[in-house]
Amino acid sequence: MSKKKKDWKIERERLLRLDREERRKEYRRQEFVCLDKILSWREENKPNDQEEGTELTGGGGLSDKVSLYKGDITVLELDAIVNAANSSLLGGGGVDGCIHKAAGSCLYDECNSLNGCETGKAKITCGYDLPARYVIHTVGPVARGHVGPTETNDLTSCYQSSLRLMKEHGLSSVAFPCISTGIYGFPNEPAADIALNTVKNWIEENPDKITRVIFCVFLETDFAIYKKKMSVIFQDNDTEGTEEQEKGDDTPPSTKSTTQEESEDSNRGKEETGDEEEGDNDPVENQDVEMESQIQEEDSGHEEPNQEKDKDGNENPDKDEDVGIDDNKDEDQGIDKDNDEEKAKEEQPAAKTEEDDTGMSTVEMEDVSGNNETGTSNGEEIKDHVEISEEPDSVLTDSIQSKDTVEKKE
Ligand SMILES: NC(=O)c1ccc[n+]([C@H]2O[C@H](COP(=O)([O-])OP(=O)(O)OC[C@H]3O[C@@H](n4cnc5c(N)ncnc54)[C@H](O)[C@@H]3O)[C@@H](O)[C@H]2O)c1
Repeated sequence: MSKKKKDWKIERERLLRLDREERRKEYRRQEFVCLDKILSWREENKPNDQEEGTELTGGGGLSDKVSLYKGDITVLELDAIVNAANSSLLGGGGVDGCIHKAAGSCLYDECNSLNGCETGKAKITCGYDLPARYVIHTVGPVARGHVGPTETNDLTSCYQSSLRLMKEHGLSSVAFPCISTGIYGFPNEPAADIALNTVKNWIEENPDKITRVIFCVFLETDFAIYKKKMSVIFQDNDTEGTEEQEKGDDTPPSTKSTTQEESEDSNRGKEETGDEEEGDNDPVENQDVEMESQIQEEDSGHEEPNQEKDKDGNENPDKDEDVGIDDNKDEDQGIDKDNDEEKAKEEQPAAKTEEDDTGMSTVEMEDVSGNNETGTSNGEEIKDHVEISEEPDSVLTDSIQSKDTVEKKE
């Protein structure tokens, strides 16, 4: 029997009033990763001889305020996660599809009330069934392998607009996916340079406004790129990157959990949404780079994220059936979602969308570092050492940090 569809306004107001423990009962998926389980960059790179478990008195420097996390952004329990959306804001594939799928149908309904979003700008909504309290939707440039001043400015603006919304809403922990590097075809390296330098500049100007910015990569290629660049850009004097890191050593860092205090949720009860940020387009640097953009497999056609599946036992059975995102609804929105994607698809075979065993559709991007036989989109076996209940587990995460960072609600 179908359950009554919830009114997003009422649901948003209710959810944003809950404290963390109460919210945890509402997460659609049973697994989540809380902030204190995600090591800061400094913690990842502290000298090996430092004793295990010693209190890490992070100097409050840059490298205490950023993290590199490899896995599914929808499991991160943060103040906000950023969605690489399209201008309709009505969902689609890739990380956008995953976020809408995990958040539930109220996210679509609230997005539908926002009248789209321009490239380089950002809008904020409630996170609904996600562990993240909010979702910041930003629209990256459709680069199609070419990076000129416009693409650079627009991508820079995505990060700036998102961070400005964080500040305006008093949020202090956020995760960014690799915006525009999937179907929109922004080359991975220049995109990483823009992401890292824009975030660094912003933290330097707003040191007391942020606890953690997490770069959430999904592909092996991006993990290697970010790790190499972060060891240079976020190098603290007292924790010089080791030689291997400078050479781009890709062995995952230690898996110690942090002793960092879990970030206080300073936003209880806040409920503004729908703010649109003006990008202030001061580019990190204008590059005119023609680079091989990320290789993408033939698009098997955009598939709507699938309905929640009770059988996998992985979803909260009390949650409403997810009303799949109906692309047709966009037509009467008259918003150029299709144009965005058409443009992107003309030049770049869009990613193949595959459904994994959670029924979540993840965008399968050709990972240049090797074939992906495992069905996970980052090409690695799911090695889940998490203590979990007897339900079938389908954790998608493959953190570069501890495998046991994924918690399971009892
Ligand atoms: N790929 C498709 O088939 C498809 C189709 C329609 C729309 N879209 C989406 O793509 C457009 C935006 O392009 P884009 O390149 O900015 O985004 P994208 O195509 O989602 O790729 C951005 C990055 O996110 C990564 N990613 C994918 N899933 C996750 C996840 N669960 N957690 C963390 N990272 C993840 C992905 O590997 C890539 O590095 C939007 O229209 C959006 O709706 C994708």
